[in-house]
Amino acid sequence: MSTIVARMVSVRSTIGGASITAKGNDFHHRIKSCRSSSLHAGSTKEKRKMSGKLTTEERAQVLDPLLKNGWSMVDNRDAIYKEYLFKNFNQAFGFMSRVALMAEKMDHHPEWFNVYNKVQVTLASHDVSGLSSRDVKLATFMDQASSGFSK
Ligand SMILES: C[C@H](O)[C@H](O)[C@H]1CNC2=NC(N)=NC(=O)C2=N1
Repeated sequence: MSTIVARMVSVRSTIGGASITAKGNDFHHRIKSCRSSSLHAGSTKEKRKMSGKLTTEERAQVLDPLLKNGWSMVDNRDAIYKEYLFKNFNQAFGFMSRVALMAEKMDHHPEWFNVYNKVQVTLASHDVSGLSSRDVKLATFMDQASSGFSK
């Protein structure tokens, strides 16, 4: 048992510690370069870098379903817009709270306006000055979330 524990500690210190052997260093470097390659998107930051402006082909595939479901293109801007109407303020704000938690998790936030039972939403990716897959993901989430609140 004590042998196993000792081995685990020594492997750990080889990877994460300061006294890294040539072999260990190379391994560490490869792990690092793999994590920052486009094949690996573990963190929110890495995912963000991969999600550039939607191409024409992607738009036909992923935007059309949203445009058929109440979303519209904003005039003179690469962004989408939708107005949600709920039964009352509680339902509207419940919806907004649910979306807010997801927006924070994604580090991707809507432009929105609320009066009583109305929530007007504009989605765009500010870092690419236009639409990215993050907007499609958030729009799809909003549509699903809205079905859980009274109209
Ligand atoms: C620093 C932080 O990651 C950025 O400002 C995030 C926050 N939320 C965001 N939301 C949207 N819609 N677009 C962004 O580019 C964006 N960037």
